Amino acid sequence: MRILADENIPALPACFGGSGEIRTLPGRSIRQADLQDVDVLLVRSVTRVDAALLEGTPVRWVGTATIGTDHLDTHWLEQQGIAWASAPGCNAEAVADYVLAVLALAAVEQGKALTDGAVGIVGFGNVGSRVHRRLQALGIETRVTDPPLARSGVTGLVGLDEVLACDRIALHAPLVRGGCWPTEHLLDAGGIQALRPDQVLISAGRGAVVDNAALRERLEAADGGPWTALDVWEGEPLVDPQLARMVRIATPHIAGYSLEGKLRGTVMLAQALNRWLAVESEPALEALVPEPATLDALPATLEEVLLATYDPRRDAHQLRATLDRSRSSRASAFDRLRRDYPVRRELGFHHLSAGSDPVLNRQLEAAGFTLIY
Ligand SMILES: NC(=O)C1=CN([C@@H]2O[C@H](COP(=O)(O)OP(=O)(O)OC[C@H]3O[C@@H](n4cnc5c(N)ncnc54)[C@H](O)[C@@H]3O)[C@@H](O)[C@H]2O)C=CC1
Ligand SMILES: O=C(O)C(=O)[C@H](O)COP(=O)(O)O
Repeated sequence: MRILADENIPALPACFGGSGEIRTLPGRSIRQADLQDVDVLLVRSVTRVDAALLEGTPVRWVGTATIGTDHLDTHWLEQQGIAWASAPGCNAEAVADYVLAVLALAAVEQGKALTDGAVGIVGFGNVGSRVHRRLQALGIETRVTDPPLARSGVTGLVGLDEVLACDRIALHAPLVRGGCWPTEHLLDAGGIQALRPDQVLISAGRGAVVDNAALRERLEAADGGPWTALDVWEGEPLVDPQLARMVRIATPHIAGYSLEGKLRGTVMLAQALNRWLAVESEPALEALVPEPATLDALPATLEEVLLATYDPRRDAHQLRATLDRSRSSRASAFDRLRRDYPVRRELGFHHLSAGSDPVLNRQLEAAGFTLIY
């Protein structure tokens, strides 16, 4: 079998070496002409997979090593009888880690504790439910909106307005254009104008869920608008440099970029392809993941431990350093920061020696760390 894969998918030989011959290309440059002798296409979020790419090619199976599927024309794939798979939840823990780190930073900068104030969550899927679980375990009040789940009978959910009134808001909805519950500009000009300067806004779903122009206008107001962290942007890889300068944390779509999240994505695709081929071999994450990470010394507070593990200011600093460049140079820098992203371990793959403070120990476990007693 002939496999073409995005060069940013890790562990390809380990997971797909037994299935066939693997060739790689940068995801954004995969073209129809590259697929003339390809049976299996493996992509990430930056390759649009539709009729324009696949028509007239022998591709019969498409896998995306991502949670989001808005870059696949799944309707067309199904009409054509082309099988496809994604990796639901593969990097959801990483996004939850990112959210906790950003909440910790916002709390420190606002002179509060991470546990102070309610958090509103938009989207209660793999990501939103993990964020919710950890916040609940930390004793933080949460409100969640998810109209499709509410319609299917899930209880305890609230409306978007109630979520947008919370002290802190985390957006984890997929990008859905059309249908009963579209999410494009779900956070629209009206919702953005109503945000208060004491609020925190985190967007880590898809860029177009937030009206970026309206957000920029809000942040330009005299009160400075909410404390904002954007990981995803309208028009990636070309971000609005003004907006990126105005938000407190601007990161290049890396919330899900843990080592484990990326490897899990590849493993899940290999398992899906094997199922499709009716092959029994099961690649396992455990075989690919290195020893757990540790911290040399345990800082005194939950916020400090979270920021010692992952500090979003580093990623924001690197993106900010690209913003004065030309358009094309900024776009390629965005992709390069993602391609060359350093190893980031998930909190659950951090094994920390428990300290003498039982309250902190409990908080660290609630946040997702593994504690060794
Ligand atoms: N920044 C990053 O690095 C990453 C971003 N993502 C993005 O996050 C999105 C969510 O991921 P998962 O939770 O794993 O997806 P999921 O598919 O498990 O859950 C999405 C949830 O959003 C809900 N939803 C749909 N329309 C909604 C609306 N109008 N309002 C509120 N909720 C709505 C769905 O009912 C579902 O429960 C992905 O689709 C992807 O676009 C995912 C991973 C990494
Ligand atoms: O899984 C998703 O959905 C994401 O947003 C991924 O973090 C996107 O990563 P890339 O596929 O763009 O490398």
